[in-house]
Amino acid sequence: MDQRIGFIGLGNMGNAILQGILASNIVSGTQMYVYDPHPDKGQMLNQNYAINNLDSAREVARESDIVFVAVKPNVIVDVLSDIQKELKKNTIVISIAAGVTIKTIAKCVGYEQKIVRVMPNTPALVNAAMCSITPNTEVTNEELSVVQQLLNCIGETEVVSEDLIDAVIGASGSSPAFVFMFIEALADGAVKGGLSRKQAYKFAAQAVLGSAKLLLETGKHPGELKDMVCSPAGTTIEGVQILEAKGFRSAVIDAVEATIKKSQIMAKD
Ligand SMILES: NC(=O)C1=CN([C@@H]2O[C@H](COP(=O)(O)OP(=O)(O)OC[C@H]3O[C@@H](n4cnc5c(N)ncnc54)[C@H](O)[C@@H]3O)[C@@H](O)[C@H]2O)C=CC1
Ligand SMILES: O=C(O)[C@@H]1CCC=N1
Repeated sequence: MDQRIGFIGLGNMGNAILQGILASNIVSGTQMYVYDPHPDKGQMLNQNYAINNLDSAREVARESDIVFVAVKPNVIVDVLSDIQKELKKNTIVISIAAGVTIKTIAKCVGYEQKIVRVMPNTPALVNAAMCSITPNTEVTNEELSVVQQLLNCIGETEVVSEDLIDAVIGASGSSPAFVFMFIEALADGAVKGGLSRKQAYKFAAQAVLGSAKLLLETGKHPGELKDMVCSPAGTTIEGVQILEAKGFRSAVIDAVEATIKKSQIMAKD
């Protein structure tokens, strides 16, 4: 790939996406242009990969063919307005901000600019992200597949329409937090039963990883896979009954729904 790739913001997500792309070798460090006001972030990457660590977001925008804007939702409007004059006609602007619509982005960078909204998640840090991709009408199919190729470096991708991004945030953007709470709770229970804390995290996390892999690789219904674990008069069905009695599934659905609602509210601001 010969495009020059920019990153504005090198926090959790910007850093994870950039490192995943670099590790895949589809672009070299010299094709990367980055800026973060926190000086250590770019410098560290520069030492390891010889990327171009620039002094401002504007400079990154000027140099890039594709620019990831990976800053918090409350600063993205200012950043986009600041870089607008530096963008070329064909520069693709990628935003990963939750609750910031293509319309809001276009208001800052211009309605004819190529814009892609992406919703990743933190498993990007270990190349196991799930990213949704939503292009505006200015982006060609060829450009979309370039963006998809870049994001496939950090995990899986699906193209979705913009009205579904709030649901994606519930299902995969925010849900790692819920999954970590579940793992922590599984481990707490196991510690109560005598396992060491360290072993409890390993057993619990591997059970979650393996269950997700089993679902994805067999394509079986989660209910069928649950039934495979529940022996008649066995141990598992006892726990299943407690989770049902305590409203486990309903609590998870409510949590996802609350996440979706918040994302919708943010998009209206
Ligand atoms: N953390 C998560 O699980 C996910 C986050 N997102 C989205 O990703 C975006 C970034 O989130 P995180 O990486 O978690 O945040 P973060 O706080 O780790 O990173 C933000 C980075 O932006 C930098 N920054 C601040 N002002 C800047 C400016 N004017 N120009 C350039 N850089 C600037 C900060 O120094 C920081 O390194 C947010 O919009 C969030 O909605 C999306 C999906 C998942
Ligand atoms: O909580 C947040 O705002 C971000 C968006 C998706 C995950 N974390």
